[in-house]
Amino acid sequence: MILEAHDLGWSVRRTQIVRDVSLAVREGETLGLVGPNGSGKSTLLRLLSGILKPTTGDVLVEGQPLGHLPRRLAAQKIAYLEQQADTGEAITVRDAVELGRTPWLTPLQPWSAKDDRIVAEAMAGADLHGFGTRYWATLSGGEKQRVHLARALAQRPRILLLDEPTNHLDVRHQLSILKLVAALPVTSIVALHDLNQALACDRVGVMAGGRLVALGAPEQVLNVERIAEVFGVRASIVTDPADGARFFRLDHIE
Ligand SMILES: Nc1ncnc2c1ncn2[C@@H]1O[C@H](COP(=O)(O)OP(=O)(O)OP(=O)(O)O)[C@@H](O)[C@H]1O
Repeated sequence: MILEAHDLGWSVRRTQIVRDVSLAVREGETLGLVGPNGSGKSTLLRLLSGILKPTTGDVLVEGQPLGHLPRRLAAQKIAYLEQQADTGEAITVRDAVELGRTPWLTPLQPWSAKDDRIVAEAMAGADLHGFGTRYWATLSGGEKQRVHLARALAQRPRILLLDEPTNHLDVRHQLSILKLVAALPVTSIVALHDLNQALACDRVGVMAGGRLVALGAPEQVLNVERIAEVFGVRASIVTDPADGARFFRLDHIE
């Protein structure tokens, strides 16, 4: 297993925010994380990234405790795309994406043509042609989000942790970025609000009240009863007669 959490918990000022989360993620897998607002998805991703130190339990990366890995090595393995990352610095898009290479650079291994190529590929992956010299502060919300994704891709991690990577994106970019992430040869954990997007993941974890209340194949985990219980909405599965694709129709419970 490339990433494991054992009995993970985090509390702040005696309030338990995440409790008893255990999971194991296989190499190359895309795991969707869903749950209502405040259910602990972002906190769990921050624990898995090493930004937050668990109050209880452990995170293991390739069998090694994350807390024992030097920061640089951890940053070579894990990239984390935050939900509301911003910067006041007057940097260009290209500068921002180049930051993704930082964990790989040393005095003996300075910036090279390989880094240029990786940055160009990352920008192309996030559809940022022509944005290189634009200043970060002038970008729209969705453009900023694509720059964050490009920075994470330029990091060439083994594990990508993405917190609502599509929330500012137009429909075309939502589809293309999820397709890109699914096709990458990396392990991804993606917090999502769109249950139809979660259906396309290899497995889905459901958070509620700080706990991981279900983990498994999307159609088993996202059943009508659980959606009613966790989200308080009525779901029905609709099948597209054209190709048999299944998706959710969601409505209020009367
Ligand atoms: N540093 C903190 N201090 C106090 N409460 C916190 C802190 N961090 C998170 N919380 C609380 O913990 C709960 C879980 O937050 P978290 O951001 O992990 O939820 P989420 O599932 O990602 O929510 P959303 O879908 O709204 O993004 C929320 O009630 C939040 O207010």
